[in-house]
Amino acid sequence: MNAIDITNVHKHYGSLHVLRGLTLSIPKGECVILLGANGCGKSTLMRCINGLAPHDQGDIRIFNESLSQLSKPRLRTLRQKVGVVFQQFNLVQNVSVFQNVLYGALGQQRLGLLSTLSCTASQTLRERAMKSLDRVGLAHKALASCRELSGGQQQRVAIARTLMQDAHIIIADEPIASLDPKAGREIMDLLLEVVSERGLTVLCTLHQLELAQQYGDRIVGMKAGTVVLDTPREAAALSDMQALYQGDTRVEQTPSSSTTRQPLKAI
Ligand SMILES: Nc1ncnc2c1ncn2[C@@H]1O[C@H](COP(=O)(O)OP(=O)(O)OP(=O)(O)O)[C@@H](O)[C@H]1O
Repeated sequence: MNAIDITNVHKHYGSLHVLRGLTLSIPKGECVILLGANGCGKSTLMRCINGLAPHDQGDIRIFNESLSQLSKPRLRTLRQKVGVVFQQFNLVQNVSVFQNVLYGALGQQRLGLLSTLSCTASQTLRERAMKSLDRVGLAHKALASCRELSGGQQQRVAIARTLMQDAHIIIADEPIASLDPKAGREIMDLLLEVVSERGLTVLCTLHQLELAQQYGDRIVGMKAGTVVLDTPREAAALSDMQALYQGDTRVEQTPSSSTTRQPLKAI
């Protein structure tokens, strides 16, 4: 079964046509590295997949459920299956590491904010949070405040939070962009380890071509809002990947085709 099916998806921000008939399927358990120059629409695609930004046209299916046809409660449940790891970690800085991991359970079985505050969280939740932290090698930092951690450690907390969330898909938007090369590789190693232990599906953007070849099962390249490269890792040619960063790469540089947006009908 495919974890993600994206068919002919369009997304506009006002007059800016960002996703332009994008089609991509990702089988369950596959790790796809998404490449493309700044501004080509990668983050927008990720936001559409996890329901943060609704797409305008086309279809996005998560485990064969179409996002645009779901009721709000069902959409919430489905979004719980999609864990997100950001470049800037997106942790709550003034609470503990442990608390941040507990937040991963928000939304599970209608758990509200109160039941995920450490003072009221159930023993089971607390144990799961500690296990998740242990898995990323940070059990000893459970009571530290996030702002005391290095970038690499903060990204480990973000990964522990997705484990707590029991996500089936991980969307990682430049997860190592703010880390040094060694810490970046450590995070990619950890991410890929937990993903293969649990059979998770990954869509991860990177800007380092050699890491894309090392970590992806498959490499997908975007240019100006569409997929222009889709290849298994073994067949990925460096020149094809480099070409993604040449010419008109950003959506602003490329006028959208008149066939992609239906004009409003005159009444
Ligand atoms: N919320 C928004 N409102 C308006 N325009 C947006 C919004 N988010 C992104 N854009 C625009 O959409 C285009 C694509 O942005 P997006 O962030 O998806 O690209 P990207 O490929 O992820 O770039 P980067 O590698 O720099 O993160 C850009 O021109 C950007 O300015």
